[in-house]
Amino acid sequence: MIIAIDGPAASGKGTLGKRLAEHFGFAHLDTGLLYRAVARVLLDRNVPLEDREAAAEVARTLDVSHLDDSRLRGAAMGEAASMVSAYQPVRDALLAFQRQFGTRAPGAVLDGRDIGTVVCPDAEVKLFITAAPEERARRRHLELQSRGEQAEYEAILADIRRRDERDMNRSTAPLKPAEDALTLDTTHLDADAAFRAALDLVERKRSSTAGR
Ligand SMILES: Nc1ncnc2c1ncn2[C@@H]1O[C@H](COP(=O)(O)OP(=O)(O)OP(=O)(O)O)[C@@H](O)[C@H]1O
Ligand SMILES: Nc1ccn([C@@H]2O[C@H](COP(=O)(O)O)[C@@H](O)[C@H]2O)c(=O)n1
Repeated sequence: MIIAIDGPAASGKGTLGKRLAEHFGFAHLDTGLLYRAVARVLLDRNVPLEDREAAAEVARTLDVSHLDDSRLRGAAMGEAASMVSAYQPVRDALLAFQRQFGTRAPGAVLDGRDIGTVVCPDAEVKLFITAAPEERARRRHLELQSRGEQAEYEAILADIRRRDERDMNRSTAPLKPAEDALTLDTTHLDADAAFRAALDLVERKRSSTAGR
């Protein structure tokens, strides 16, 4: 059983993915971390993010055992990840790992931008999580403040808009809901309410397809 979660930056995909995975006892993969890790290696080696060949080689040889590295967090790495994720060979190189993850028993939750459309097109449940950019920026601002990081609301909002724009308009695996995705707008839902709404969608979808 696979639950695919897609949506724009800071929409709450990861939070929901983690909670749904805990609820069902499934494995969870935040696939954005893979692209962040590729960007991190390039920056560590002082290789320009525009170097597509180098990015692809890093993706092909990526060590996925350090995705919990706190240096992968933050707006700058999100922006860098968004740049390298637009390269088709980078995406190709990361595909097998994600698909393999999706075979984990008893199930897996993957969140990202192209899970329902490209990585796991046959996922039993596909959610597309959205929220207004201003609300997403507000949440991210709070998150950064709680971690004691300097952050300007307007800069965060601009980053979110820029990243959404790039992710939605790239030629390879653009961010968009799969045709059979269930969309959940969490603009006016707190984290608990969003979880209950998402769980309800998952349960309904599972019962409507049970026995097929
Ligand atoms: N419904 C909600 N109401 C309020 N805050 C929320 C809600 N959902 C998530 N958050 C908070 O918003 C921030 C962004 O959430 P999260 O990291 O889950 O988003 P994301 O879509 O996975 O982000 P990214 O695209 O950067 O990976 C976090 O601080 C999280 O705790
Ligand atoms: N399946 C995915 C996941 C992520 N990306 C790109 O990585 C950037 C960072 O992702 P976060 O979820 O950690 O914010 C994101 O802006 C995308 O460009 C992707 O392309 N596909």
